[in-house]
Amino acid sequence: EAGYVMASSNPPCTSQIYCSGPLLDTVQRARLFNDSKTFVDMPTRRGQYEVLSAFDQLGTNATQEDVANFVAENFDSPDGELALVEDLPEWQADPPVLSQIADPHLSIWAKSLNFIWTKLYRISKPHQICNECLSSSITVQRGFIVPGGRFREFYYWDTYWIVLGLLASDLHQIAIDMVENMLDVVETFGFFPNGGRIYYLNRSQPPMLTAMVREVVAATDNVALLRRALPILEMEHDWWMSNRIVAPTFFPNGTLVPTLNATDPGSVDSRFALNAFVVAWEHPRPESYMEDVATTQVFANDTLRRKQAYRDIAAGAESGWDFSTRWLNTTLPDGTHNAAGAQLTDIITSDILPVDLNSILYDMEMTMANFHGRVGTPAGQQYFSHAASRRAEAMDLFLFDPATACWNDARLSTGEQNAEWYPSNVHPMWTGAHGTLSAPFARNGTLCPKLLRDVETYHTGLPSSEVNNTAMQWDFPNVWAPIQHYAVLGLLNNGQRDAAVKLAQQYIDTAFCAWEETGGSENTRQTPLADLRGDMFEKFDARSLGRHGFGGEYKVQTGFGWSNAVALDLMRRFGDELAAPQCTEPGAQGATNSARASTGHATGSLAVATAAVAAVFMALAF
Ligand SMILES: OC[C@H]1O[C@H](O[C@H]2O[C@H](CO)[C@@H](O)[C@H](O)[C@H]2O)[C@H](O)[C@@H](O)[C@@H]1O
Repeated sequence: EAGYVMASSNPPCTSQIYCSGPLLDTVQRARLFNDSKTFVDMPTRRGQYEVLSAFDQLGTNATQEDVANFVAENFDSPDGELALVEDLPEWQADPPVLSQIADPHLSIWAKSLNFIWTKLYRISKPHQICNECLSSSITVQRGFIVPGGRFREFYYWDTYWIVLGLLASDLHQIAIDMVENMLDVVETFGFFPNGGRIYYLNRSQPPMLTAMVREVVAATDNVALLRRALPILEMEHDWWMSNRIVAPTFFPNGTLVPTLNATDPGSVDSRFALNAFVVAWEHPRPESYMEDVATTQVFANDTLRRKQAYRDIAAGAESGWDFSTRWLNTTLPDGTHNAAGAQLTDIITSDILPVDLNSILYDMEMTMANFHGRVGTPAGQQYFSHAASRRAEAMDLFLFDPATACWNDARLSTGEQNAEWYPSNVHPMWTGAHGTLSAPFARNGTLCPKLLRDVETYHTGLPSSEVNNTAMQWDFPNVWAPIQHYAVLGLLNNGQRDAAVKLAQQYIDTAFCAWEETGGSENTRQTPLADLRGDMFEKFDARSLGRHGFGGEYKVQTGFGWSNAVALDLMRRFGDELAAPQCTEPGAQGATNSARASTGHATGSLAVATAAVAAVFMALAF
């Protein structure tokens, strides 16, 4: 890829080391590290121009060993600029939430999850080796929680769930600090990037900052924070409305969407405008450089297609669902669909109108209307409340399917809705984004029945899709904590409390058993905190109790910010109803709500669990 000539791309940053250019290209192509992200997280050991001059001296025929020596001489290990600080403000070994958890085994587990915050807390620190040294880290003034493992920096949408987890642990100050940091970042850049690295500065992630402010203000009554936040949140809203706004060409029935001016196909009627993940970047992602080079190899002789693939890959990363068949063109030449047969080279993210993004923006608009009401600015209140209603109507027009009583992503260019089922479709049940078409279903509690079906089918949490064997981490069988959480809240909002608690229990079952199987069971109330063991995974497997997920561009990570947070928040909400599962006795696999005191669990081995899931799945297929 002689692709470091920028042309129409919007580079994440101007760094010739971390964002684009021959140095990055040469080092990443030398494949010195298993994970492309390692190099771009390494601070320099010298000033920028010394590093660039040393690189120039390598010449054009440098061997892999030459490049390795260059990196060793000029770069420090990743993490060099982030300090791990174990004495967190307000942290207590036994936060009040523990006493809200009826089951003693769950309570010990919650104590151990609360301890994990001390391992994930970071502060930015000045360069250690020289004043002119550089790093890709975005510096913030206050402490923050990272997801863990290779994710050494803060992440945008992860932080929403992390904030809920911190509030569950009574770590109010860190939750406030993280929100204040994020407001600073939006003030500086005009939007919030994917994560805390300069190489993420040309894309965002699902915009949850307004919801974070709402949760933190509700828990702390910090009205000053709300007042500070409001104009900054408006800045972020403007960014989404000017940089990520799209207008579908067709309605789902194939009729043309009218434009404002019939003779100008580009004149968008704002009634039909919605948002999509779209990134102007026609080069490999710096942190997944060789993965992207490999993906686009098939387009070696098709520059336009290759550039579009890079854009759609970056847009897929912006969605937070990187990657999934949600973002692929699954249409076969004969017009039929085959999601399982599609590959990452079929990526078309910018042609997809996503349910979750629009539902989150609806929530942002409703929340900002509410904030304006609180601070006494009725014009703002009216503006955002109108924006939210308009969006809900447009979502109904393009994304709601009365036949299945649920929303689906749709293709912008054809209007066609995605026939595959993804739990992201239930997002409006959580945020309440109903227009006139969907409202009757909401009133009679029959929205998105496939969600209930999945709660009955899978016993260890909802998988991200039904599409198997894609090796993409946001497809079957991976179970992600944020999906479980918003589905639980969506069920609650839709009057389905029993199913909500059941799903919460399923997530607790699998996360608890994973922890127990990785040494957590040895923890007791007497275990010194520093000796606590047991892992929390980034994702799980819908086919097997306590098994971690897999696939994607990197090894499964532990830590893990949002997984801890969702467990803690669910225990806070349903602490007297949840029970610790039986993980090790035969019969525990796949069992739902398999409390230790109870007997007669449903299934045994992984094979049995998998077969059972597959059978129910076939029987219930809509
Ligand atoms: O390096 C590959 C990708 O890694 C991140 O995505 C995944 O981890 C994030 C942190 O937990 C999470 O927010 C995201 O949903 C995951 O898919 C990163 O966000 C991507 O931009 C990056 O390309």
